[in-house]
Amino acid sequence: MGVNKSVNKVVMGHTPDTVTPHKCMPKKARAGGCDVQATGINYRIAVSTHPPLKVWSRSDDDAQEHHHHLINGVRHVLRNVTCRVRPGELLAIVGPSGAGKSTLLEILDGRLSPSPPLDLLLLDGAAAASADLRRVSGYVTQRDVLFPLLTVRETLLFSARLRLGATLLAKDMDARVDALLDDLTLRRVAATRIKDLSGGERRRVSIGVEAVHDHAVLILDEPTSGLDSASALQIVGALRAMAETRGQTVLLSIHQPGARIVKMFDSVLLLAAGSVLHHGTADQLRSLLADAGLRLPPHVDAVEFSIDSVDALRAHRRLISADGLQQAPPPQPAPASSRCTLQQLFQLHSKQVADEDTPTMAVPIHKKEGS
Ligand SMILES: Nc1ncnc2c1ncn2[C@@H]1O[C@H](COP(=O)(O)OP(=O)(O)OP(=O)(O)O)[C@@H](O)[C@H]1O
Repeated sequence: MGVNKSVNKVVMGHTPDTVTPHKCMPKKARAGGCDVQATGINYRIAVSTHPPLKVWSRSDDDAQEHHHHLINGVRHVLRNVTCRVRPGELLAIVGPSGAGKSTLLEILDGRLSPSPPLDLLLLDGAAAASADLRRVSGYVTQRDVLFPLLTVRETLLFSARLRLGATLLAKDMDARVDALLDDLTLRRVAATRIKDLSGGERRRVSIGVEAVHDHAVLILDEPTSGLDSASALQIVGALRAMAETRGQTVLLSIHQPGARIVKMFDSVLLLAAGSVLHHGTADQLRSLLADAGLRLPPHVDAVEFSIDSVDALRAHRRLISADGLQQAPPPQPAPASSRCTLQQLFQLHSKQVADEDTPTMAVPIHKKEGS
């Protein structure tokens, strides 16, 4: 088995006519966010079409059906995905389970090394390496990996010291942690140990662990999963505030966001079976539903309804494609990556949780060094 993941082009900033080499800026020197634009992101997995053991094999009918979803034993997890998010904006990646949301975020963060190597990367309008994108982004995984006996403030200070210790004065570090405690509404529990926090508070600390580094881009894989709607609202509200006050670019994946949460998104990317069905505002999504002849039931949010209606939207898109409106560029190579996130460092030290990023298939997916 093997994996073939390719990103045709990742653009941060406007796309210039001529591509100039990007002078990689250190993360700490960056202010605000990045205009992130990625086009032609593909992710393919080579899979065995023959189950290894007869006892677990499908019936003949099932096996035939299975073959129809594979082209020459290759599974397309992402197909020519294009997305864009500007500084100070919050982009929500939504879609049914298995649509490819986490895979897309991992590719954007460089946690999964594209193979063949990256063809073109632009950062703020200039050509950049994949590492440049990773250098300006922070990634918050679905699982909280924190030291249970540290307090909230100690956790944020530890995270700040670990990466910024040599470059930031102690009082500046304190000020940064204080600001973050306010942004994430954690001031009340600043002296509470991690083990005594609620699930929502723990999630916000996990976000703080990455956010304390003032990344230009913050990528979060389902930051609200497993939380009640009030906690989910509080988390997206905190991210919204951070995007507005700090100008950071925020990308997150989310399951069934409620109407109040959807209002905080600047744009929504609807994925289904690895393809983009919509990329724009929630209002534009409403128009798309209407164009597809889908009537939004009263009191149902357009995003939630569209996630449940992906089959109808796909059929609608096929009709449009048949009119020759879409022609995606061919996939291009991408380079190997090497970086370990702070959360992974926590993971190594605390030995609490198994590495959730381990591929589920016996395939040679290249990860950041140390992941
Ligand atoms: N290494 C891999 N080996 C086999 N299948 C994979 C691998 N990585 C991803 N997939 C498959 O690709 C599809 C997309 O996975 P992904 O985790 O990105 O979906 P998702 O939209 O985030 O799902 P969920 O909402 O359930 O978390 C899934 O069907 C998954 O099983």
